[in-house]
Amino acid sequence: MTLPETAADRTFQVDLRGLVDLLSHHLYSSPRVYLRELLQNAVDALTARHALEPAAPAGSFGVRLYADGTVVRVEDDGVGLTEADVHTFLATIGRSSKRAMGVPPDEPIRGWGKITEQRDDFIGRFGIGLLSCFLVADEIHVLSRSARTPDAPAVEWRGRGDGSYTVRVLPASAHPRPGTTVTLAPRADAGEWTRPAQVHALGRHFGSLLRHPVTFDDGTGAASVNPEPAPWARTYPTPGARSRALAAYGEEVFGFEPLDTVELDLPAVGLKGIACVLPETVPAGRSHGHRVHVKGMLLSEQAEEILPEWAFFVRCVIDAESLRPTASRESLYEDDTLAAVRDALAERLRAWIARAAASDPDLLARFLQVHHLAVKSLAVHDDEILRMLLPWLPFETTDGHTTLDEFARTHRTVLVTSSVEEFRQVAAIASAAGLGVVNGGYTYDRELVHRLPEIRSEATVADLDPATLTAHLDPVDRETELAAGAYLAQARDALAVFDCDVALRTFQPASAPALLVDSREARHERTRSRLAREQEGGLWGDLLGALRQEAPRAQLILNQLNPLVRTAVAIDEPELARTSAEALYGQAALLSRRPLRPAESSLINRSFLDLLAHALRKDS
Ligand SMILES: Nc1ncnc2c1ncn2[C@@H]1O[C@H](COP(=O)(O)OP(=O)(O)OP(=O)(O)O)[C@@H](O)[C@H]1O
Repeated sequence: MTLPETAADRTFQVDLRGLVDLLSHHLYSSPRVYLRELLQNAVDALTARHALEPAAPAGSFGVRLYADGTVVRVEDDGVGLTEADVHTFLATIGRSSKRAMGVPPDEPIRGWGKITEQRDDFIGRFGIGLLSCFLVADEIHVLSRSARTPDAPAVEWRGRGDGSYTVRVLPASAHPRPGTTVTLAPRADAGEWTRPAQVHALGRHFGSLLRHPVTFDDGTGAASVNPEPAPWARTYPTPGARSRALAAYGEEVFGFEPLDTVELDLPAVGLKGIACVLPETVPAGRSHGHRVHVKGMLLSEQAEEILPEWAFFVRCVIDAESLRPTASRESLYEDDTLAAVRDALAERLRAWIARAAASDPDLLARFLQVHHLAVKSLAVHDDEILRMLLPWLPFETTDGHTTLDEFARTHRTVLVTSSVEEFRQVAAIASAAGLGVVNGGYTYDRELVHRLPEIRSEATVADLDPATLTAHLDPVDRETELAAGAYLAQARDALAVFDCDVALRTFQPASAPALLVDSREARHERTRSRLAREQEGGLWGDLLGALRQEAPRAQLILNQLNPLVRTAVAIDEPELARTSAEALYGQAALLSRRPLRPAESSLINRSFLDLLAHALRKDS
C-alpha cells in the first residue's frame, strides 16, 4: 500500500464536555474550586494592572464578588482584555497570557539569588482554570475593557459548555472602567456551590489573605472579605501580643490550640507564615497537609511537600510569592524553589528546637512529652538533632523515666537492654545492685543510647548481658556455697532441659527468691542449636550447625537473702529439691513476663501440683 503523496494537515478537535468531565473528576477536588479560579484570575489581572500603572497606590484596584441566588459575578479592576486577547486567550484552551509574561514553564530555576529575579508574577499559567466554571454553569459570560488602551471598546465573550462561543464588541460605556466582569448563571444542580452564603464563605476561605481589597455583596450591601492583613503582617503592641494573635489564628485555621507557634519568614521567596506545633501525638508517617497561599490566594489545604517527612509534628500556614502550583492547585510543582523552601523551613524548625533546648526548658519538656517519638526518629538520622536533643530525650531506666543526661550523671556506665522483656527481668535487681540500666527495647532507643558517648565523651555505654549482671551480684560465702552444693546440683539437673544454669547469690530485694537471666538472642541461639541437633546430618542440620555459636545459657540466680530459698537449699529429699527448683524457675519465668514455651507451662503446672500433693501428704 502506498501513502497519498500529500497528506493534508488537520487540526485536533476538542470535545469540551469530555474535557470538563476530565477536569471535574480527575483534576479538581470539588466544584467549589470554580470560585478559586475566578478569584485567582482576578488577582492575576490586578497584578498585571499594577505592573502597567506602577504609580497607582496599593489598594486602588480591587475585586467584587456578587451572588444573589440567580447569578454569581466576579468583577475586577484588573488589566482587562482587548478583542484580540479574547480570541487568543479566552477562546483557546491551554493558552495563557501569563506564561508569556511570567517564567517560561520549563526554564530551570537556579539558586536562591536567582529566584528573586525570576519570581513568577502570576498564579495561573496553564490556560485551563476558566473551564472550572463549567462545573457549576453551562455558560460563562465575560465582559471586559482593557486598561492597556484607554479608549478601547468593551468586549463581550460568551463561552458555552458545548464548545461554542460568541464575541461582540460593545461601546466603552458597557464597561465604564477598565477591568473584567465574569458572570455565571448557575445550573440548578450547582446550588450548593453558588448560594450567596456559600459564595461568601468560599470567598473568605480562598481570599481572606489577599492583599487587594475584596468585597462580597448579596444584593443587600457590600462587606469586606479580607478586612485585615494576614496576622503576621499586622503590627502588635508587644511580642507577647503578637505570639498570642498568631496562636489564635493557628487555632482558628486548624482547630487545635498549638503547643507553640513558630514564625516563618523566608524573604528570598517572599514567604511568610506560621508553623503550629501539634498539642497531641500523631502516629509517625501520618501525613498532615499544610495550607499554602500564593500571593495571598489559598491554593492548597493539603500540601505536604513544603516540609520534610520528619516534621509531622507541625502544621503550617504559609503565604509565598513564588511557589508554583500544579494545574489542580492542590499540590506544588516540585522544582528547585520548592526544594530550597523545604530545606529552609526545616532549618527554621530545627532552630526552634535548638532555641527551646537552650533557653526554654519548660517548652522543650512539653514538646518532648508529646513528640519524643518523632524526635527520636529524627535524631537517628540527623546528627545535629541528636547532639541537641539526645540529652533531653526521655527513656525508661532503672531510675524511672528520666533524661539520658540526668541518668549519665549518676551512672558512669550506662547499661542498655536489647528488649523490653529483658529490662523487666532485671530492672529491680540491677538497680538494687547499683547498676544503671536503660530499657533499649523500644524503637530507636537502644541505637540512640549507644550514641550517647558521641555527645558525652565521659559516658560509657554497654549492652547488658546476663554475665554482667551476675558479676555485679554479691557472691555467697564459701561455707554457704558448699552447704548448698547438693541442692544446686539437683536444681541444675532438673533445669538442664531448659539450658539453664543455677547459681546462688545475694541481692536485693530480699523478697525476690530468684531471678531468671536470659536474653532473646540466647534463646534464639539455643533454639538453633536444638534444631541443628535434631536435624543432624541433613542439609538443614549442616547449615544450622555452621551458624551455631557457643549457645549462651540462661541463668537462674537464687537469692540467699530470701527465707524461702534458705529453706529450699537445705532440703534433703531429692524429689522435693527438684520440684522446688522447678517451681522457682517457673515463678521467675512468669515474673519475666516473656511468653512461656509449652514445656515451661507444663513445668509450672506440674511443680504446682507436686508441691500441693507434698503439702497435703505432710498434713495428713
Ligand atoms: N479576570 C480576567 N482578567 C483578564 N484576563 C483574564 C481574566 N480571566 C481570564 N483571563 C484571560 O484568560 C486566560 C485564560 O484563563 P484561565 O483561567 O483559563 O487560565 P490561566 O489563568 O492563564 O492559567 P491556569 O489554568 O493556570 O489558571 C488568562 O491567561 C487571561 O489571559
